[in-house]
Amino acid sequence: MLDALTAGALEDAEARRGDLPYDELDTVARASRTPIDVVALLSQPVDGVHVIAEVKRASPSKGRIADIPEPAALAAAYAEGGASVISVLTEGRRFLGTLDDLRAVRAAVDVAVLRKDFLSTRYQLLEARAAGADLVLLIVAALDDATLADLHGFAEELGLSVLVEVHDADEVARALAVGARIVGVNTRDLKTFEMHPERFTELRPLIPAGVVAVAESGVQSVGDVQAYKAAGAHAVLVGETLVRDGEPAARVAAFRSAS
Ligand SMILES: O=P(O)(O)OC[C@@H](O)[C@@H](O)c1c[nH]c2ccccc12
Repeated sequence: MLDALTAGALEDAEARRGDLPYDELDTVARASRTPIDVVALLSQPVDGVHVIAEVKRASPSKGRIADIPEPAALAAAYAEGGASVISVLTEGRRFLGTLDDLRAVRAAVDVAVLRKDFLSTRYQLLEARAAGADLVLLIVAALDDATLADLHGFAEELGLSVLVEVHDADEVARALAVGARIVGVNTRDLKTFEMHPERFTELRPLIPAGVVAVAESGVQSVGDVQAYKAAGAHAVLVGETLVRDGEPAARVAAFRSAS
């Protein structure tokens, strides 16, 4: 499934490339607004924990979760609740997101924005910067070491921060080997969709001081956030719980102040 998602995202980007060639996009991207330094942002101490709040309509494991006709309105609610970063899923086939969602969110809020997608080329990183992202996702399990190193370096050259996603100890080592400064432990295995809530606590000791640690997926309650904070998370990434049940601003605020 991970390979299929990555291949699909690449195919869609190749289609867009027909309209906007690499060199033109490169010029547009580098001339667009300077991204926020998300490493510095998430390194700042807070009373509770930094919240990365996700705009998520659907997923391969759950199908459709929420309609979200106006991502900008949801993003504004997340910002009002105190989210440090807004994650926007731009994958179209299974998550039903678009780059236009990211552009709309960027225009609506001043907080940092993450392009959440299955990225595997420099072109897609340029798209992220041009659309107004500050942070991009690179999934270690989806990339070979050479590609991971190339994309990580290129993103940083563009001024983008990088959330490097891992799910086991070997992937933590691969992330650190390319100089990852933000490591996200996805407690959902993207190959099987099984949840492993204990995975963050197990892997946290492998993430050195000075590197930002993010706990991703499956967060449902303030208690879950407190547990991740106690285990050493600088930030938690929350999707479904925020989009499904209404009151997104209040929920973000409650998670944000969990301690
Ligand atoms: O909806 P949840 O269980 O709160 O999960 C959010 C986020 O962690 C999840 O959407 C995610 C984590 N890593 C990803 C990689 C690609 C797509 C999606 C994801």
